Amino acid sequence: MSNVKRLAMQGITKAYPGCIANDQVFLEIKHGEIHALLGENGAGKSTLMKMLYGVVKPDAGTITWNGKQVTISQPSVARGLGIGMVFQHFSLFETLTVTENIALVLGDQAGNTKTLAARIKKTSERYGMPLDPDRRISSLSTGERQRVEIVRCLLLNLQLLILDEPTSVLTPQEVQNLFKTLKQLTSEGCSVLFISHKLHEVTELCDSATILRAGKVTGHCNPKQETSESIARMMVGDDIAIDNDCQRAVGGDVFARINNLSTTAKGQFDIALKNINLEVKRGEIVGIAGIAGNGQEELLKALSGEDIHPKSTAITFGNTNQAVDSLDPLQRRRLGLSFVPEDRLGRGAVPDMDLCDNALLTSFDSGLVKNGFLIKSKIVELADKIIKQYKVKTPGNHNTAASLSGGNLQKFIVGREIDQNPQFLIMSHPTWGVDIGAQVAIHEAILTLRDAGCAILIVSEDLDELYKISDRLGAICDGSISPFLPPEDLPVVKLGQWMAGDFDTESTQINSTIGAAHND
Ligand SMILES: Nc1ncnc2c1ncn2[C@@H]1O[C@H](COP(=O)(O)OP(=O)(O)OP(=O)(O)O)[C@@H](O)[C@H]1O
Repeated sequence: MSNVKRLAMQGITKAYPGCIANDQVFLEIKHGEIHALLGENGAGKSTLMKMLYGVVKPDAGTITWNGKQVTISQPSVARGLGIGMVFQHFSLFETLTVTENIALVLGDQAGNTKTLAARIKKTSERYGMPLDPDRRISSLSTGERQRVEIVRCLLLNLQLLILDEPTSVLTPQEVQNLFKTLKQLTSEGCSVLFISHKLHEVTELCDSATILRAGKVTGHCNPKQETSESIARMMVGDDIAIDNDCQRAVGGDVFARINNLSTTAKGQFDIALKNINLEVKRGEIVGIAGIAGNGQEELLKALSGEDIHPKSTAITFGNTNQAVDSLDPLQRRRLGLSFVPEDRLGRGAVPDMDLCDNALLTSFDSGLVKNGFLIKSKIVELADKIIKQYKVKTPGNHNTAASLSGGNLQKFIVGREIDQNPQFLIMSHPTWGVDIGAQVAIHEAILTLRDAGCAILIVSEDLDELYKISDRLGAICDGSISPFLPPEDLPVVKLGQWMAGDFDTESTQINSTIGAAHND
């Protein structure tokens, strides 16, 4: 690996009202290295990347690219320099093909469609990420969609690839494929900037790391000479717990029952649920694994009341087995339901509303309204309580949801829902984008709620998390649901088969030691 600097960011500063997101940041990346950018939620990682990619303008500081000072005023300038970025949320048009999507971003550089399709095919195969240029995005898995984003960057004479939390949407197999591609890229001289909260991936993959804390660089390290724990300590300091002891529970009475729930797909991209049977007991956590787009959204909508099925009695809550299919979300909340959706900006929170109003959104039944009037002091008290308890980094409760970093908003939404002391808590990706310290705090809160008798259903693509906190674990694939087993009795290979739709009936005879080994 060459020692010549590809990128040097020096004295980079960016302030927002009430906070300095980046304070005199220094970041240096060499040719052909995989460099990790690490830090707690709100440390300033995304802000720094947005400045490098020309989305946000720095207040001060310089960027030197291959030895020359540059001004990156917009993403097209970054792309012109050979800088590509894959965001956490893909920006692809579902109804267009792979080629059409890539052509839209490349603009004049795309050439004619036939030549571009041939380039896509050749490049994707060369980097072990085969893509059919004529496939519509709607028919691709999440992993394949990520390939489209990466291949789009590769077509640009790429010199630096920025990946923001790239593995949170991938299966274990896809993660390994991605790592192979990244190693191939760096062996050819391309540099990679890797943002992740999954520290075992950082120690496996990255050659160097820069650690940010509260907008400032607090250290550098060689992750291969560190452990996940030592890096976590550099990120969060000594005072915060970075692991919890998750005891399994067996649960008591059933709170939520789903009996033979089947639905029809409403739109071209929806999945029909097929004969789903599932029970969630009070005092247990049921985990559902699955690759995005396999019916998770439809199942959660059917349970939360976003989709109402007036004629059905497939879903019941509580001791009296009250059918809830025809009830709206508020009526279901009044029966004890709390819900953390996957989409935090939009469905979990209203971006332009402040944190007080966002706290009120789902909690107004908990004594915050009297005779039709809002009790402002109680709303402020609730918002401040959530901010304090879940260590949400924000200048104050008057700040909008949109101004919070991704992980901090997630903490706020999770805190708001747990605070309602629900009888049935449904969470989609509870710790998505959340740093290690906050993950532990959220898991602790979930376990406390479970031990107090709450029935909890978690849908996630993060297998580590599901193995850690579920009492029973299964998978969803193409609208059908697998059997459920305690994580210790479910080898990860078997769960992977279930995620691919290969359910069997002998699941209870699986050698439990393999499942336990996964957790070691
Ligand atoms: N547009 C904005 N307006 C106001 N404040 C902002 C804005 N964008 C970011 N911030 C603030 O800047 C700080 C850094 O945010 P940033 O998104 O860079 O953090 P991060 O390290 O990427 O966090 P995460 O791991 O949660 O994604 C946070 O305190 C955030 O609230």
